[in-house]
Amino acid sequence: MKALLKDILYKASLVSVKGDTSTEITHICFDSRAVQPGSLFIAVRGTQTDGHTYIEKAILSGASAIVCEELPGELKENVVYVQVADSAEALGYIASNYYGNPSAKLKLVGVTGTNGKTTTVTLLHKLFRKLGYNAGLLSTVQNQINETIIPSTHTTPDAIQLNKLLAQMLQAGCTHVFMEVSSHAVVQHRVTGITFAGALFTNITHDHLDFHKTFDNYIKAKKKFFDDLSSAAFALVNIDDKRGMVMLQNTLAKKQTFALQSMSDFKGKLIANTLQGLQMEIGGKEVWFKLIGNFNAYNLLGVYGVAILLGEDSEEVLTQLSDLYAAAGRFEQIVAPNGVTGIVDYAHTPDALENVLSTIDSLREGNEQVITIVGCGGNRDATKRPVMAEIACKLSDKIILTSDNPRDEDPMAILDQMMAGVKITDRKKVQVIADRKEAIAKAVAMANPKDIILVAGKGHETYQEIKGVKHPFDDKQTLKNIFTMIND
Ligand SMILES: CC(=O)N[C@H]1[C@@H](OP(=O)(O)OP(=O)(O)OC[C@H]2O[C@@H](n3ccc(=O)[nH]c3=O)[C@H](O)[C@@H]2O)O[C@H](CO)[C@@H](O)[C@@H]1O[C@H](C)C(=O)N[C@@H](C)C(=O)N[C@H](CCC(=O)O)C(=O)O
Ligand SMILES: Nc1ncnc2c1ncn2[C@@H]1O[C@H](COP(=O)(O)OP(=O)(O)OP(=O)(O)O)[C@@H](O)[C@H]1O
Ligand SMILES: N[C@H](CCC[C@H](N)C(=O)O)C(=O)O
Ligand SMILES: [Mg+2]
Repeated sequence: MKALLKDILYKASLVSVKGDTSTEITHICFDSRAVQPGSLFIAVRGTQTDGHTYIEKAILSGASAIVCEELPGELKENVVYVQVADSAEALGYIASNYYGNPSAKLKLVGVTGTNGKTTTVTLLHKLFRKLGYNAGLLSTVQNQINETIIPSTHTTPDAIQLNKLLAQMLQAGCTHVFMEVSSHAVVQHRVTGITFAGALFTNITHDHLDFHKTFDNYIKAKKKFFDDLSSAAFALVNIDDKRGMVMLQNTLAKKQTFALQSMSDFKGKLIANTLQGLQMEIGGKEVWFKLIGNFNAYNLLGVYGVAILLGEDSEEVLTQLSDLYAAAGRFEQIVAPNGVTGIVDYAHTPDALENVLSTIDSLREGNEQVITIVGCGGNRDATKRPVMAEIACKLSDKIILTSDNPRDEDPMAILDQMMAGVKITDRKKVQVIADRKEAIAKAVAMANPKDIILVAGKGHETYQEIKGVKHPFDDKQTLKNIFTMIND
């Protein structure tokens, strides 16, 4: 793709320019290792290193223009240098401009919040496909252009990937796109320059304090997403979460609310919650849905609100929505030949774990035991480790603490930090088995017919990341394999 440098700089806040911005650009990137002859290289300061240190390498690889916050000491001839106030922000605008601002030509809805983003966007995508639209999806589990699956590496892609995917969606005739907007994405300007038709806030609870440092910063990151919306957009928030109204404080967008417990524009009322699904009063009707757990009543209500705000017919929406299943790895149930139920769920935050375990507890029929297998990811928020172990103990009869994705950390050190949250009186019901497969096998061996085993934290993931290597690992498959070895 070709573009003139001056055209793609639109909206970036320029400090100085050295060279001719009529230069033609044939490629844009922010990783020096991806530079090609004719590239524009944007030098971004990261968490591990600083893109500015790779400017010379980018030029050696053929970059014809550089966007940076600080000009190098020595400037090369035939290279155009554009100094900007914030490279990551400039990258957002440049990426949008380079791909022809696809977001402005789509009905793009962004979903943010600690939990429920994947569930919400996946339901929205399935719903709009059923309503007959060409639609795109950008999620933690996968990206999709109609039914074509494109693997995803992040919850929210970087600005270049994001605009490239949106442009492909537009080309494929998509009219609607549903995407997750992570707090990292907001802070790192991955969505700067993107035009949203609407935004939805699910909730905010403890997570990612490694990155944001304080809960207040984490709230501010989510709020910025709403502050940046235009007056043509809608902002739909869950006001049963006390931060819901905070999101609306400074937005220009049309303010809309949903809730199960408070007065709101979209009000739902949970009537029944079973292992087969939930019943809710919604849009003036009593409807059964196939999703399980109180928290999914919020997700369904949010989806319903978005669909109505996008102009869809209430009855048609509820009919189609009642037929949909959850996203992969979210409360997926597998029953063993001896009647033990296994549940695989992506709960990797204290709030999610508490919600899932409370749901399981409320669905218990007799004195079945709940056996929880849980770990915490390495290179991620360490403060949630003892809290998650404490919650697992509070709401389970037996607990096996194991590894999630240890990444670069020592699995035993993570487990020690989790153990710090286990009360002395709970110690006897906790075992530590670092090997996840062994942990699952042990839980199955301990379970009696009708007991429930929750395997939490990795949901849809098909790998276990250990020291930079992703080893194949699938909780659901592992559980199934072990179940088939049981004689009933
Ligand atoms: C903490 C974080 O968000 N990191 C993301 C960030 O990387 P970074 O800031 O560490 O980058 P860096 O390695 O310091 O490099 C700085 C710059 O130098 C450049 N560079 C580097 C080396 C080189 O040889 N040449 C070169 O040009 C890099 O391309 C980069 O532009 O920017 C990278 C490019 O976009 C991302 O891939 C990377 O995601 C990492 C892999 C990651 O794990 N991110 C997670 C935490 C994340 O983003 N998660 C959220 C979801 C969270 C949730 O809600 O659950 C997500 O949206 O996925
Ligand atoms: N609305 C909700 N409120 C609280 N917990 C929820 C909600 N929806 C889902 N959960 C729990 O959180 C887990 C993750 O759900 P989901 O994948 O939809 O969230 P997410 O926001 O996309 O997460 P991530 O930030 O990792 O992308 C689920 O497996 C479930 O345990
Ligand atoms: N989007 C989240 C996913 C966490 C999933 C969990 N299995 C882990 O690896 O910690 C993150 O990157 O923090
Ligand atoms: Mg997600």
